[in-house]
Amino acid sequence: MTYLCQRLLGVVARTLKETRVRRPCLSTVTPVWIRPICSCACVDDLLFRQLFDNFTYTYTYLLADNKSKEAVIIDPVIDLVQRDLRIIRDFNLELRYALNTHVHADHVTGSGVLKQRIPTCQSVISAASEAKANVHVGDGDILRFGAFSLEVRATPGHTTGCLTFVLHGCRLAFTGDALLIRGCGRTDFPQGNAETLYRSVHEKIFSLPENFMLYPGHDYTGQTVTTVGEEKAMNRRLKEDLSGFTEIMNNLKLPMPKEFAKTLPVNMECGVFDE
Ligand SMILES: N[C@@H](CCC(=O)N[C@@H](CSS)C(=O)NCC(=O)O)C(=O)O
Ligand SMILES: [Fe+2]
Repeated sequence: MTYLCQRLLGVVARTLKETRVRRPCLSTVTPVWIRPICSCACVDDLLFRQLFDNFTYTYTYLLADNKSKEAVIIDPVIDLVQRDLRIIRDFNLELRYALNTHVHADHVTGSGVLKQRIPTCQSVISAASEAKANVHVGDGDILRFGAFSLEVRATPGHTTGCLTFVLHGCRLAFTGDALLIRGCGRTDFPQGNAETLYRSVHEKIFSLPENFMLYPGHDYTGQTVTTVGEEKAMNRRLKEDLSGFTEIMNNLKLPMPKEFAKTLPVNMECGVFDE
């Protein structure tokens, strides 16, 4: 009898233990890969700077190959070109491309002025945007700087020509306004489309491995970076199904960017009217 009781207690204890282990903890979220950017050789050679515009909450990214000194800049802001030029000069970089994730509606791109100031620099935007630039790219294209390659992914929905740039070896992606941290670009501009954006994010960004670091075009809440896993688990808009997402996006009721009417036409001309 004692033996049977002990066996029974053992089974109950084991079951409780297993239940405790298996039961999901409410405060647990999908684990975030916190090791620094990458374990491949390239990380030592990558110079990476995240720069911020306090006025429009825009992130600009400078990426360079430390060995060859070739560099690209993503989403430069015209008012901060002097800052960017100083950093480029300080590191003795050769700027190859000034990339635009899209035709911005809230600030003027610095890519037109940068290419005027730096002869090696070519401005880049998507062909789908129909905006002026030296180089027009589309889904699947590759942009090289030194030993590094950025894959171009078309992620329309916020605008028709929105792009995401992926630096595979270093597990980084630059999402522009397609995906913001715990949010996404608005879809109420003339070229916006909630369904298109939903498919873009799920097919072109959430299809990356969960440990990819995602760097957005803006942040209005003081956050700097996220991951694919984090956004899949915690992005309240994009965790919804398509109809839930569309419902949210159609009811954001955001005020139009202050400079909307002025910025769009000049950004269609690469940020400078007198090219
Ligand atoms: N209040 C700002 C404009 C904020 C805004 O509309 N941001 C855009 C990205 S810049 S085109 C956006 O898509 N926001 C989405 C969101 O959920 O915030 C201003 O006055 O400039
Ligand atoms: Fe935008």
